[in-house]
Amino acid sequence: MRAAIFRKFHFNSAHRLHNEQWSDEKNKEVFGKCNNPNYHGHNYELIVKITGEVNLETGYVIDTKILKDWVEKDVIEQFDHKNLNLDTKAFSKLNPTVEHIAAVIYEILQRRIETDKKLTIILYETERNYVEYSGE
Ligand SMILES: Nc1nc2c(c(=O)[nH]1)N=C([C@H](O)[C@H](O)COP(=O)(O)OP(=O)(O)OP(=O)(O)O)CN2
Ligand SMILES: [Zn+2]
Repeated sequence: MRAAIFRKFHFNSAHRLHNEQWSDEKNKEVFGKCNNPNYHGHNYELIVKITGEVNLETGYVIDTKILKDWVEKDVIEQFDHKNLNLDTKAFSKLNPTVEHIAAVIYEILQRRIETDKKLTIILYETERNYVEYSGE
């Protein structure tokens, strides 16, 4: 039997969308208010989805307690209450769009997940803007 198990997390971060290769005018035109030089914040809602076989003995795809500890240690501690552009290595050169943040989180967690399981990251930047990323 296969199943997908989901666990939700939450972090708050500041960011600025900006492409260093472009002029200030072009950045303002493309990214609008998200290019504000003084940054702005979001309440990110992170959903980690793991798909795989349900273990016959435990009834688990993965123990959510173990998953929670990994995500809190490797992701939440790194990003919560941080300025993504200024405080994190991951986004010192990479534009912190919700697509890129999801991909970075995927790469961090993928190292922990056994190869017979599939990891999917769903990340809400606002109540209406969200992304899904599965490493493809
Ligand atoms: N493809 C993407 N588009 C946008 C991203 C992104 O990461 N990927 N990010 C932004 C801004 O950072 C921000 O998320 C947008 O905020 P806002 O437009 O205020 O979003 P709302 O859902 O609150 O907008 P409403 O107009 O109130 O519905 C922009 N685009
Ligand atoms: Zn934003």
